[in-house]
Amino acid sequence: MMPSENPREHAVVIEPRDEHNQLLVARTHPPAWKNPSAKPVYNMVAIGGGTAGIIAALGAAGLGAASALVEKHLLGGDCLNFGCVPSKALLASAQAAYDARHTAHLGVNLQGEVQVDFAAVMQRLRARRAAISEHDSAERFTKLGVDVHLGGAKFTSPETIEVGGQTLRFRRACIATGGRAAIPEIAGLRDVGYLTNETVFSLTELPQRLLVVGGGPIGCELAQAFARLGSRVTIVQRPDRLLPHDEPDASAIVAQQFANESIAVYTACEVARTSQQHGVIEVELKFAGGQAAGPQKIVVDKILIAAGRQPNVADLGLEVAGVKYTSRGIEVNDFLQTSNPKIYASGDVIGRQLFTHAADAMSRAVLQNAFFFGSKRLSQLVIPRCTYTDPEIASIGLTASQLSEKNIPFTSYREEITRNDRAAIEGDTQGFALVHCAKGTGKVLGATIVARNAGDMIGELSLLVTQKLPLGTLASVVHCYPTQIEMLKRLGDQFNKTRLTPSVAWLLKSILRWR
Ligand SMILES: Cc1cc2nc3c(=O)[nH]c(=O)nc-3n(C[C@H](O)[C@H](O)[C@H](O)COP(=O)(O)OP(=O)(O)OC[C@H]3O[C@@H](n4cnc5c(N)ncnc54)[C@H](O)[C@@H]3O)c2cc1C
Ligand SMILES: NC(=O)c1ccc[n+]([C@@H]2O[C@H](COP(=O)([O-])OP(=O)(O)OC[C@H]3O[C@@H](n4cnc5c(N)ncnc54)[C@H](O)[C@@H]3O)[C@@H](O)[C@H]2O)c1
Repeated sequence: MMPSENPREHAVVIEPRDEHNQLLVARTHPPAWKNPSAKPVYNMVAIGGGTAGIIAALGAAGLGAASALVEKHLLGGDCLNFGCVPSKALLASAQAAYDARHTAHLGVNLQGEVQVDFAAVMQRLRARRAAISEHDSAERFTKLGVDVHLGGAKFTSPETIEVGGQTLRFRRACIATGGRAAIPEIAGLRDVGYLTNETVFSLTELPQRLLVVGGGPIGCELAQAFARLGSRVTIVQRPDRLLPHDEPDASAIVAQQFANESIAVYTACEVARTSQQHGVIEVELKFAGGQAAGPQKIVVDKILIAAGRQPNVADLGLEVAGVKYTSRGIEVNDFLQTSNPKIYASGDVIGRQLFTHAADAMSRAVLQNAFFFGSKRLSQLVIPRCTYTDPEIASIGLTASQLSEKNIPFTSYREEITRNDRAAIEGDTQGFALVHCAKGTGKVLGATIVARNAGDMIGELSLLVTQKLPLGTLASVVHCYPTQIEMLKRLGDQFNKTRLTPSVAWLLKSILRWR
């Protein structure tokens, strides 16, 4: 079949249509793009141009294989366009606004109120995103040997895909179509309208009152950012605490910080219905057990839905390809193979660890398993996590309650941030580092760090877990003074002290008597 003759049939528009968004689209979905003629057969076709698909396609091309990448919207996927990159750009401005308001404890007094120019904040976000988009451009991938096909992909058989009027035959394929915001059933929601991660970064005016539905990572990061930029923010969270997958002490610190920043948080709560009243949105709240632990009604200007994700599995022809899936995502075995052994799946679409670095790691495993008789197992990937609230919560492995549920015996080691010199110098008072080790050993089963730069610090524990090194190893690593990461060295010391059994102590004493 011929390549798509009408290059503009899949033109994409991102609002506002300024120079930055035009550059973004020009790189990640060029309006005049003409798909290449399909090769007779591809060694790898990656469906979805987010992190998972990019790594699969680029990795295959790097090995000299015939490789294609299919994307229906913007190359770069959620991370570049509607996720990590714009959210962290927003967080950077929000942090600056917060820091500027909190200088007095450092003896620095700024005159007057801190002014946030929201339009400028969003323009900066768009400019940063457009600058980074160079890495994810159709042009770059083509230069690196990948055939970039823009358009929606659909399986037409267990070994063919149709895109832009062409058939791509493959020996191996990787489904990497990601996910999107799950929209809860709330009466009146569609009528009053709502934002998701796909539209919130297109705002040009600050919502004066913002309701965030969902208190997971997306809800917490964006709620704090908007509050710091000047919105009055309310979070409605169905579970009884924010960030329920994290250690309770970690989410309690974030909840306390949110309270300090006047963010209203209603837990064990849902939105019953919404309606438009005189140009504003009236929101009726429903508390678990019918007990009103907050107001029955609130009034807001915008609603942001951050209530979880759902995988993009519709309209892919998965049945024709023999690929099984559920509402949670595409089913894969431990080698990331679907029920069609020629087809792998990676990233958010499998519904496991919804992180960019996880998508990257999964696709590297796919490459190894698809081309090198590999045996890289999904269950063996060590994936750290970080929620970029202030303070950040970073973690790895299992929490205390997850270990208890699995009946795994463990010992915990904990270091408070208040004992850390750097934190004391800078005035950081909320945080800790907590490590759970298999009982009687230094094997790290899980860890959580709450600190300003916890996301950077967790890397050291990731290294321990990946290399199967005991916690005590950290005691022998010299860390710079004063740094917050010294908390981890102290945890190593704590662990080593537990090895000082009475008989070892007696032996030491005896040696010292003669030295
Ligand atoms: C607001 C927000 C903030 C986030 N922040 C972070 C963070 O700080 N750190 C982090 O690690 N993770 C973060 N994430 C998660 C991260 O964005 C995702 O885990 C990551 O993007 C997953 O990559 P992926 O390739 O699996 O999917 P995606 O990035 O979603 O890419 C899938 C692509 O497939 C395309 N597609 C879908 N169907 C088809 C089809 N039929 N044909 C062709 N193409 C198709 C889509 O258009 C999309 O471009 C954040 C997410 C959100 C929403
Ligand atoms: N820093 C990061 O790495 C980062 C940042 C953002 C997102 N992400 C990824 O994206 C994923 C999705 O994030 P998320 O925050 O949307 O999802 P989530 O599932 O982690 O959190 C959503 C929360 O909303 C609650 N909820 C669901 N329906 C509700 C309703 N009707 N009313 C009130 N509360 C409701 C859920 O119980 C849950 O606690 C995360 O799990 C994470 O993997 C990562």
